[in-house]
Amino acid sequence: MEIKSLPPVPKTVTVRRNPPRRARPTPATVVPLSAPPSSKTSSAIRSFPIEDILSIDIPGKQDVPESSPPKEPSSSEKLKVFLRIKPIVTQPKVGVSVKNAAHKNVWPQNPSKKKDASKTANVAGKKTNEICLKMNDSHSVTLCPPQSLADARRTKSEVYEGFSHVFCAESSQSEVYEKMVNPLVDDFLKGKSGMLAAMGPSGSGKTHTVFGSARDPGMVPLALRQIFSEKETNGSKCSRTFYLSMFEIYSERGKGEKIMDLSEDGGDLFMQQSNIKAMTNSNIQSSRSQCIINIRSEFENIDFHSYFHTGVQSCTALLTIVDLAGAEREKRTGNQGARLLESNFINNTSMVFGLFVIRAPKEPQEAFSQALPKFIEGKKRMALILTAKSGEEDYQDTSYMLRQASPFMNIKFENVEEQPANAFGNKKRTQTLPKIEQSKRMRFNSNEVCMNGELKGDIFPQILKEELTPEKVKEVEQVNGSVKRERENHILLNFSRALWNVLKEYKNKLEASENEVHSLRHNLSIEKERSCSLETELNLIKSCGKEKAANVQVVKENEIIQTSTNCSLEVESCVETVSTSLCVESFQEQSKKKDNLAPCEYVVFDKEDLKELEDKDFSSEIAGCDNLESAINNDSELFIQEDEIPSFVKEDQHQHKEEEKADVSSTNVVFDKQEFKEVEEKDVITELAGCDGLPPAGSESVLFVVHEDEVSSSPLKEDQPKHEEEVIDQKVDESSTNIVSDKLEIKEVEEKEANGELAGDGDLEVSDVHEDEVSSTLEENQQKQEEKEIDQEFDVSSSNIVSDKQEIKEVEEVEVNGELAVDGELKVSDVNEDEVSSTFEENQQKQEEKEDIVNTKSVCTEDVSKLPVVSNIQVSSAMKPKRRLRPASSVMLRNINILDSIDATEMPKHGKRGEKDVGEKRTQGSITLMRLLKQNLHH
Ligand SMILES: Nc1ncnc2c1ncn2[C@@H]1O[C@H](COP(=O)(O)OP(=O)(O)OP(=O)(O)O)[C@@H](O)[C@H]1O
Repeated sequence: MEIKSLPPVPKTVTVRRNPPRRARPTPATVVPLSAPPSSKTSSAIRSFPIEDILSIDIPGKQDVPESSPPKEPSSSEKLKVFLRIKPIVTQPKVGVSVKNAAHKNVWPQNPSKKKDASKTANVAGKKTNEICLKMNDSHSVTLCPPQSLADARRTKSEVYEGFSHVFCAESSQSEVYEKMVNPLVDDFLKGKSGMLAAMGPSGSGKTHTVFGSARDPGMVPLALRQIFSEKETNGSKCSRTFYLSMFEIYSERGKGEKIMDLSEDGGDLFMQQSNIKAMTNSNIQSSRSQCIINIRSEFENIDFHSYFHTGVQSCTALLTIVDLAGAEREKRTGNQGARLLESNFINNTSMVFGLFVIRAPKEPQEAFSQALPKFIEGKKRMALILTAKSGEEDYQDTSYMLRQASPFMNIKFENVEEQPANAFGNKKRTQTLPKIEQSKRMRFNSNEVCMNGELKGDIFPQILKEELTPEKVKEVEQVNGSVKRERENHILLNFSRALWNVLKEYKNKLEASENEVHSLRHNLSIEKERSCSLETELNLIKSCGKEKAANVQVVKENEIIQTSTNCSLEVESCVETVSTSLCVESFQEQSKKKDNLAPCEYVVFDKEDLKELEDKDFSSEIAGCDNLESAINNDSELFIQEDEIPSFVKEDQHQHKEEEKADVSSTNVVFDKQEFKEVEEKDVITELAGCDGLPPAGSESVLFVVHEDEVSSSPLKEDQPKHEEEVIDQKVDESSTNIVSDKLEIKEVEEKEANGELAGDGDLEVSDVHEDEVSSTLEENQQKQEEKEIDQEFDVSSSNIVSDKQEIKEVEEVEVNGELAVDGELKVSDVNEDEVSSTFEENQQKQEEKEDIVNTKSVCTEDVSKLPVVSNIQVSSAMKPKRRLRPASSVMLRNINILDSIDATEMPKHGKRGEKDVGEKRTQGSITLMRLLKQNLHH
């Protein structure tokens, strides 16, 4: 096997060709650093992604023709990341190194200098106090911050692991080659492409690793040596051709990257004598460019016609070695002006390289994408060598580099191109490649061709250039046309795909809107149904409300009706209820406004009622009343139409009314002036402080009203039972008095006596009561009658009393009750028979007292006779305080007569309130009085 025209290695000159000067933004300004736009449906529909259309990579599956053979099973392979730690060296002084550096070339470096540097490495290492990067094992390192930094920023040590291999500072070039590059070269010789890229801070040893020196050759010389030695030892007769190309991409005064073809025979290339090497504070020999070396192998018997038809160099293997410009920190390098721009370029390019590894190439990185198409597409094996400095002062650079590169260790190549071990006798790779990959390759190649031959000397095989005939050129043009069409198809396909995605987003949004409309309609129909049912219910309630309203009207008209005491109370109670619960007037006004609608009740709920409603969870049933909640909160009255009231509320109202009735008849206590005085004496003014009805001291008011709950804790309550008894007795007294005082009745009595109706009482002397003696006036009659009674009582001898002990007791009790009614504390049992005096003085005194009492009674009777009569007064402790209060005008007063002639023990017990009880009591009282009168008359 012969080696074809291997170009001589340039020694001290750099060959540079004028690249087309077209304005191009720097990578930093065009590379989107953010995450690629997601195709997921978002809430907001994004704008049309025209940029994405032009850059979206089309999945290969859809582009594979149906007739294509099945795709070869792909194998995934991790990106191999190696780490090489540079020996610690003492940095030479800048002034001296600038002078020396002016005479240094880019590549190869001065072996003697390298050697010196190597020699001094270990020595220098001893001088350094601290080492920031320590090797744990062959796959991990620990980055330790310098003590000063650890103290200041509390920076902790970091462990980086997962490296394919970590080369220590003492590792040799051959050791690195064996572990890292040898496998790639082996694959390359078997027809598999591969790439090695060196990354690291400036001065960390990238160039040393990639190129090395003559005495300590790096990866490229060692790879070439192996390749050519392989060729020599290979017994195969197959002819191979190897092509070596070298690109250097650098930034010229910050205008953008340029591509240099370093080949010797590059037609219109001109020689540039200047050294593109630069010098920074970090590295006196810093190579300020990205350098790419391609080694391509081809087999001699390849059918070049098929090559043109496919447009793919799949029959070749490509080994690429990249020496990236060193990333560096501007602060450390001290770069300014053009150097700073250059530094930015380098850093950005290194970063872009990292992005290339992760993502598909973008248009702005055309230089890289053209130079490293397969690797960028993730189709080729790739290894990354990180070079690091381990000195204390290199901590920041090393840390930055490790952090930037550590994610690369997780990268997997899903579709690693499997090149047949032997191209001969196997199916050509080009036939099995996906069409899209072919098109990309075609694009890449066509670009090369379209550059007016500028790059053809490098890209196309030498044999192709020699055999390039007009037919071939025509064929190439056809290929170009097809490539162009392919590209257009590609763009159209992406466009339609993006359009499809946008339409899909709109469709999703439309569906969501339709669902929302549907649910709204559904809710609307439900509400309509509910409204109909409520309307029906409302009509029903209205019809019922008319009847109730009529009843209310009757109640209002009956305010003046007082046919009987009980009836009066009932009416009063009703009026009271109406005044608090029914607003008849407002209703009438409103009903007039509402076109003379049928009258209905307006029910006022106080807060208690509203709370009850709330407790019973009836808010839904009176949902029509929007003011309910606000009324509750504001503690205000709420007017609800009667037809809005649920039935249970009506029941409550009915019960409420009943309570009101009972309340009216039982809770009001009337005190006369005398009792008020007693109250004053008992010094309970303070206890009655809350009673608004209490007249001020010295007031002429005779009567006032104290509510039962206002006297509940006062001494008045103790008097309450007595009052009740007195009231009842008063009723009896009244009836009995009427019997006596009424002239007509007296006559009737006399007549009855005369007719012998009282024959049973043989002792009764009718002549004792003559018609003449009956006063024409009620007062006189009554007074006379009473005086007569008293006289009769005093005329009774003690023997008579003794003869009938029971009657004596009755009389005594009557006496005591009459005399000591005011005191009220004296009990009947306290009065002995002996105490009933039989002497005249005592009787006289009693007589005087009786007269006083009778006079007082008459006065009281006069005062209260004009007032309405209360039939019953009873205290009920179960009444609600709020509803017991009644206006004084609605309370009927009654004279409380001092009972002086009726035995209290004869009185009926207090039964329930009502007409029946009153009637019974009255009857009983009358009977008792009659019996006593008979007895007195008899005596
Ligand atoms: N492993 C090593 N053993 C001995 N010397 C080394 C080693 N690595 C680097 N050096 C020396 O360190 C100096 C800087 O190395 P080199 O130029 O390769 O760094 P670099 O990473 O390429 O810098 P830049 O990115 O700025 O070009 C050189 O003189 C080189 O000989």
